[in-house]
Amino acid sequence: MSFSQQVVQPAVLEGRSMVVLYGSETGNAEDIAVELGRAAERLHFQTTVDEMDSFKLADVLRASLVIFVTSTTGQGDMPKNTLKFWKNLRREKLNNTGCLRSLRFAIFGLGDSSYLKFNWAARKLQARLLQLGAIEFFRPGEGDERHDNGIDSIYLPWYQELKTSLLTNYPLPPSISPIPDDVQLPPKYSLELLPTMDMDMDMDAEHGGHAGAPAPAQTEDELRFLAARTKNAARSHVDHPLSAAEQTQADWRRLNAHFPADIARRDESFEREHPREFAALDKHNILKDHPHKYLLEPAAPVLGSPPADMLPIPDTVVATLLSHSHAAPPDHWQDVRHLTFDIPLLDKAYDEIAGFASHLTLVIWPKNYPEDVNELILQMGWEAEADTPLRLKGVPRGLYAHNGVATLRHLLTHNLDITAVPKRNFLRDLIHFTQDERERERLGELTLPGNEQEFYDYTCRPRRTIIELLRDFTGVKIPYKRALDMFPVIRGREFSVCNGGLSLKEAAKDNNLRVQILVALVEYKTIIRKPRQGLCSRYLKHLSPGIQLAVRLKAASGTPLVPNWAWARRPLIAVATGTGIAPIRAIIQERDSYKNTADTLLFFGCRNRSADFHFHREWMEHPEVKVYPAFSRDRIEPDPATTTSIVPSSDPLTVAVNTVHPVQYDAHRNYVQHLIRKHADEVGVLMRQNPIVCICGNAGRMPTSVRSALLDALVISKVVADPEEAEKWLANPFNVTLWQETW
Ligand SMILES: Cc1cc2nc3c(=O)[nH]c(=O)nc-3n(C[C@H](O)[C@H](O)[C@H](O)COP(=O)(O)O)c2cc1C
Repeated sequence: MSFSQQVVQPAVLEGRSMVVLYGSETGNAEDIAVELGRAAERLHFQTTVDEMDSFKLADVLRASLVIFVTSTTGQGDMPKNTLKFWKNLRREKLNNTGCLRSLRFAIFGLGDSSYLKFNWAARKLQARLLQLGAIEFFRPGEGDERHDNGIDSIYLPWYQELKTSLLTNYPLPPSISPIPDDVQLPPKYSLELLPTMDMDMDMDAEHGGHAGAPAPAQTEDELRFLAARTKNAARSHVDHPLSAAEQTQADWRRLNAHFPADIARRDESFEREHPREFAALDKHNILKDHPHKYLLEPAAPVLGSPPADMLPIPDTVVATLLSHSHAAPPDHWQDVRHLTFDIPLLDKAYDEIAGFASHLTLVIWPKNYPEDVNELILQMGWEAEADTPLRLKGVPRGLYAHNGVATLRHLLTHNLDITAVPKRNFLRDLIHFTQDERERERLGELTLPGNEQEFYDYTCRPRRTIIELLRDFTGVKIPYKRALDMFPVIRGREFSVCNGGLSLKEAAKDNNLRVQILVALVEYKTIIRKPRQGLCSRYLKHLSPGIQLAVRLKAASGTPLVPNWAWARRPLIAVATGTGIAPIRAIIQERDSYKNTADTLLFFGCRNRSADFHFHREWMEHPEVKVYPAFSRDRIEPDPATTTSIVPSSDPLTVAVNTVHPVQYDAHRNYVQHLIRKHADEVGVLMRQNPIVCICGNAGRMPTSVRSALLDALVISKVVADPEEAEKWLANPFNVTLWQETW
């Protein structure tokens, strides 16, 4: 066994335990928590990594050290999977008790400095822990998505320093040293091949597939019983044992269905030269008895679209895709799709959801394409195990399988994100699975502290996927049993619902919601010649009307803009770019269902009037909505002269509407921030009426530019005297409700 294949268990040392608790909406904080957990294990801490809500306060106190990792969501809000824990922590009766005196903690926050409440979740959590007597054993860190290398710019130095500090302040006994990075830790999850087994039972669940709570895992006894029963059942079903020739034919047929690319290579001469290779494909004897009986997905084509069967994901409902259309012309730089679903809801859920109608989120779980899955199976040499049922013993959070049984192919298709951009940990772990010295060296270089730039240039910048990376490192053979440890889980992708009000209730059946989403497919070119495509984009792109998906419909995270008549009577200043118009359209439609709705000023930024001015025809149906579109790639119309002094009206709104201010365009491009300044007086009129201000769309520089334009507008329109006052004015929730959703 070579050095790198060694597996070393962390030592069990009295009083040396670490809990890493995360709060995460889309998985960034979770990834960091997992990395911190591994680092702690290498320092021989008994380590647990989990989401905050799965821990009780009392349990947290049992650990010697606790690290909190949390992102901020909504408008300075805690992520959903921390709310229970946070509520407990904020109980009034804990005040002045010093109940967390024994807690030693560190905290790392993930945020985006373009939001007004940067890293507020981590700051609030830290403040409360300190207030209750907890002691920080290491300085807090605040990652910022806006930095050049994103969160890593702050996180990586923090992580290195933390490890040094842990070793210094919590030294190991002299006989024990940290587990080096080039030695493997034991796997967290295990996959066990099941003996020949009657998969009919599981297939029923698989294909009848309807969403709901996952079935409880079976006990060892149940498993043994199941294995014995199915073995007998399997024998009894073979009415006519096949001859050797027939058997070979049957094997070929099955293999052809599952490994067409492989079969093409394995011609007769190959078989003659490598007789054992072929047998190895069936080494678990699954095919012998009754081949088709044991296929988990007998009807699923290996090439083509991902199979339609659904995972048992909690809190999902079965949505039917009603329509799928293009929302931009074919020659536009971006492929934008408009999808409409019919979603049945139970009475209670319908009422709850309808109450959040203006900012709902639809969560969709994408799947991998069979051809990619097949490529990976062949590359890793998993042909023998790929279609054999496996018992999953312990699974990563967010992985759903029927009855805790699945084949490797099924996991790779439905659960494991093999086209994700690989994380540093993935590359680091690969070192253990290649015997090629040059590959080991290269992987080592890419993951060396200080070589971050090289790592980004190889992975993030070109958006290289895991599969592509493995094509570069052909010597890598990951043992199939490590699949759950190695590959990230496919997470549900969230989309802002783009309709609201009556339009949600257009479905033919009672208690069905008609939900629409507007999706810009993530497709771009990088230095890798093949155009890049996000997993979900690729999945959604080929969905045809009629298909059913397990989806979750939920209120967008964070402080909601609770729709009611009072909300509808406050003016709305909405600023959206691209598909950021989705939640704004939902809000406008929702407001329309109230009487005497106040005015809306919509600043919408896109490239061309003729290509991506989404929903422009609809705005005419809303007389209270005034739209100022900014087309960044169309010719800028000459500005009329500044007219303030010659408007013959004393009505402030009329004066404001007729007043335009000269604009300094950047590089002759017209953006929303220019229009806000140009129409500053109109903005000012609404600003004086306690408006709701929504900023939605691309993260990048847009939110900061828009905010600074709003500050200018406050000064230009004389709502405040100077920029400093404007800052304070805009941050005061009594003046304005600020709501941002940028990504
Ligand atoms: C809808 C939304 C709202 C956000 N609100 C804030 C915020 O108020 N303050 C902040 O600092 N960051 C905010 N962020 C940035 C996230 O904290 C950041 O992207 C983080 O990396 C997400 O980590 P997660 O995947 O673990 O949730 C927001 C991001 C999104 C998508």
